[in-house]
Amino acid sequence: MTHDPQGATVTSTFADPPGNSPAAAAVQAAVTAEDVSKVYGSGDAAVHALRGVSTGFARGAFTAIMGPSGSGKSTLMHCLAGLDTVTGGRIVLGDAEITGMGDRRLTLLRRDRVGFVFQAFNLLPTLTAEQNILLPLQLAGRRPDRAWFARVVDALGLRDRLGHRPSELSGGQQQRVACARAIVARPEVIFADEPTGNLDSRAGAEVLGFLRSSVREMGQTVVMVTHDPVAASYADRVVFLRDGEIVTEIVRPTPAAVLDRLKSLEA
Ligand SMILES: Nc1ncnc2c1ncn2[C@@H]1O[C@H](COP(=O)(O)OP(=O)(O)OP(=O)(O)O)[C@@H](O)[C@H]1O
Repeated sequence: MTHDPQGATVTSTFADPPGNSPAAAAVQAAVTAEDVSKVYGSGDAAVHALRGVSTGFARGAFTAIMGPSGSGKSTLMHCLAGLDTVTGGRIVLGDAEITGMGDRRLTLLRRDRVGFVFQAFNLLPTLTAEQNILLPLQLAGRRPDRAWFARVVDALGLRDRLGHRPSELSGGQQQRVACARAIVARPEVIFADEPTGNLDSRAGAEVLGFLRSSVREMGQTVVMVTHDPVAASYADRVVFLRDGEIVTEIVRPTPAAVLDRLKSLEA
């Protein structure tokens, strides 16, 4: 892949790019945040984790969320994925406004339309790799598409590991199982929270390469929180948070451009 060494900077939000109507942008976005705020606690103890975040995450694109520690990355991802509630504003996932949904509908939406990859893998220890991968479909009472399952397993190099339990797999293999589990139901969005945080650079590169190819070759949408400029450089676009606001973004990021931008935010 070739990179512009500086990356390309865009200052407008993706939800409303120049020349596109908001309606057209909304159609292209897999998930959209509109003026989202999140306050933890109240009174003197109130923490404003998000302050009016508006952005869209394009369908079929790989977007990374970066920013200094405490800038609101995890909070934003949790709100986008319906894992946490917002204090103000709206989140729209596909055609559904998730803000204001009750717990039961949110649980179903997460099960049916969202895939997750966490830093800690979160596999069930008593199940084999194959059983872990198929668990979300099983819980949803859906029949696996065997051709799709085979394609995902082969893309992740897991064919000869399907009968192994997590304790019999390396960290990289476990995270690849978690990636397969996230994509097997063809969710509208995969949310990845520091997916390479527990991996060495080679295993991390395999996971990131898969996430990128899931976007390029399988049409997936991926939103990833990361601290790592190299991980972020696999994305099509990086949005940067500071103090709960999106302050800048880079399209076609390089590790050097991401690092420079992070340094300027932390200065
Ligand atoms: N459950 C909570 N209760 C109170 N404050 C919280 C809670 N969760 C997060 N915060 C605060 O909200 C702010 C944003 O936190 P968040 O975890 O989203 O940041 P982050 O950018 O993901 O940080 P890091 O890179 O360190 O993981 C921080 O000031 C944090 O202390």
